[in-house]
Amino acid sequence: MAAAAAAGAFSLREVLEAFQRCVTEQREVLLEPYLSGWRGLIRFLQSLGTVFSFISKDAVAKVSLLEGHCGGRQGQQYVSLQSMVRHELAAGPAALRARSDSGCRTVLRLHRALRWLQLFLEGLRSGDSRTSVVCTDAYNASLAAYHPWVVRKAATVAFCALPSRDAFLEIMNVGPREEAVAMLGEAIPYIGDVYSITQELFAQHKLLDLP
Ligand SMILES: CCCCCCCC/C=C\CCCCCCCC(=O)N[C@@H](COP(=O)(O)O)[C@H](O)/C=C/CCCCCCCCCCCCC
Repeated sequence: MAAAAAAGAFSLREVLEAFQRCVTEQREVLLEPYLSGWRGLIRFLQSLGTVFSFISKDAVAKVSLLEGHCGGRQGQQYVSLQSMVRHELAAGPAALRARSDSGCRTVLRLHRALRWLQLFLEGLRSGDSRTSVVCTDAYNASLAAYHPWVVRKAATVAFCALPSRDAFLEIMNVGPREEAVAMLGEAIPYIGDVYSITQELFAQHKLLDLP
């Protein structure tokens, strides 16, 4: 697993472990493992070829912005999603809504994409061999509602270039196909947990529609 990371290869186990580390006993979501999970996913996306680079560039920009907050002067306020929300809301909801570089609006974009991931992995696990269909269905049920027509069009064209389910299970670097499917079953609840906690937090503070 560490060898896979050192070689820059994707390992679903690492992504799973990162999302597993995210949730504390107090049900807070830690930003450092959250971003580490995303970095692993982006590495995977980048390995799929240039047709996906407009997506990976956007994801990289969002992760970098959040890394900047975590490593910045106010870094201690960006330890968890809960502390980030408290900190950014302290200036008032209107000030937060006016910002285009806030951690909250950026996490919200990744949070919506996490729902796509959850649905996509569920589809992959269920055995449908047509990954582009699984991906399109997951996208239409999650992110698509927030994207303009041109992005939706480009995304659905790119999905046609996705590798087969078998190739996917292999690139996951988990071992035999059955183990890869079992690991999907293990990963989905952790990702779902991070998603639910974030959804509740953002709903509670009326942040689910940050522009
Ligand atoms: C074993 C299977 C593992 C699966 C691994 C999947 C790896 C996926 C990695 C990253 C997912 C991409 C995350 C994209 C975040 C998009 C955030 C977003 O919505 N951004 C839009 C809005 O941002 P603002 O303008 O408001 O700042 C932005 O307009 C988006 C632009 C790019 C297009 C986004 C399309 C998203 C499609 C998501 C599916 C990715 C398909 C990957 C296929 C494996």
